Amino acid sequence: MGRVFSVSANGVKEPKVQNGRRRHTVAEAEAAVCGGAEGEQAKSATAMKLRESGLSSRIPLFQHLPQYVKIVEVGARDGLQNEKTHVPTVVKVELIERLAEAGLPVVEATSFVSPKWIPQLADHTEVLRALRFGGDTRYPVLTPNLKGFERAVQAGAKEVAVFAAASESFSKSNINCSIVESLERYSAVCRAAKSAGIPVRGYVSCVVGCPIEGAVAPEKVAEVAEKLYNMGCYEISLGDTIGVGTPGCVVPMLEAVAKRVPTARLAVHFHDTYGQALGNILVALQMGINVVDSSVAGLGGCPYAKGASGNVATEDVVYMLNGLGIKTNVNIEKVIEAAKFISQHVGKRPVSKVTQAVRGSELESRL
Ligand SMILES: CC(C)(COP(=O)([O-])OP(=O)([O-])OC[C@H]1O[C@@H](n2cnc3c(N)ncnc32)[C@H](O)[C@@H]1OP(=O)([O-])[O-])[C@@H](O)C(=O)NCCC(=O)NCCSC(=O)C[C@@](C)(O)CC(=O)[O-]
Repeated sequence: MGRVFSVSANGVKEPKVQNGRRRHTVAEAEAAVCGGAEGEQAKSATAMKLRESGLSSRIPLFQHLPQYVKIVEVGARDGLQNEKTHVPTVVKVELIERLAEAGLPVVEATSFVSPKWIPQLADHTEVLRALRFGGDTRYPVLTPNLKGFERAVQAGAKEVAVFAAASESFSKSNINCSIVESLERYSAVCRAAKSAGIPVRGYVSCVVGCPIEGAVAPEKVAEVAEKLYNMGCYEISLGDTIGVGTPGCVVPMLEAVAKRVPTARLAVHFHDTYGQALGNILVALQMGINVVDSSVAGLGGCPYAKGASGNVATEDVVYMLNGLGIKTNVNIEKVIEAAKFISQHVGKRPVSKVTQAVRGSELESRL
């Protein structure tokens, strides 16, 4: 598509109206807010604009933002695990490869859980075996117990994740055991992983709210996070599993956890049920966290959390981070292509605002 922006009187680029319709690409949308530059140029122009404007010294928000954010892509696992439409193994593998090509440093590939509980991921071994390891992208997999860990290692896993909850009822419905029992299982996984030289990531679900119990106390989240950290998890991802959090409850929760686990070891994992995920990510970044989980096309939900909608969309997160001049090394155009690819296969429109905006303008341009 050709350049379709015009410059308005105040110097801001605006989409040109063609045949009565507005057309734009993401690069052009980004360029529109940073004086014409596109791509990498646009990102450094944004960072420079922030410095020159003095915003970073005047507004506390901009004082503490990281220069780089690691995005952990969870679409192929958290995104697909809840999809009713069966997704063939080749499609999963192509999705994961597209996401790796987009520059995502971590693409969670699948789960070695019971196929009776999560039928969509029953092909975990085939998916993992089809992946080409050795590039810049890591492909961790979820393991709920030693059995899952051993199967994952046999299939070639080089990194695993364990998943506990801060809510007793959710733990029961998700993995059929109490929090204490789950931590015993994960401790065994961590010991086995240590002797195999395999890094383990730890999740805590329901960090602000539980679909069964309601509000969750920050202290409980901190307690579970600390236990996972002490048993050897290198990073603790804090999950708002049902997407009910706002900065009003996310900040106290993060403060409580940060007293027990170093901030540099924390990640955030927001579902976007109430449209609060980007706001929550922004406050987390401001508090020193620089690892964010997200899911291409905003796929996702949790089969054991009724009403949980998709994870925050990767392309929406990258768009915001680009706008803040924060590096991710992720190619947003390629993420959008991956979003369109997987959305076609699950028969849904991508819920991400960015992909909808781009898709909308493409459709309009064909009319
Ligand atoms: C944990 C279990 C396995 C317990 O399941 P269970 O039924 O209590 O297990 P069990 O030990 O009684 O065994 C029952 C059967 O499962 C088998 N089994 C036992 N373990 C495995 C295994 N690893 N892989 C394959 N099979 C397994 C085992 O061999 C046995 O087979 P059978 O004798 O009946 O033929 C089950 O509850 C399960 O798989 N749960 C996973 C549920 C799940 O994946 N939920 C979604 C995760 S998303 C999440 O938690 C949130 C997160 C991380 O995304 C963050 C956020 O969004 O906030």
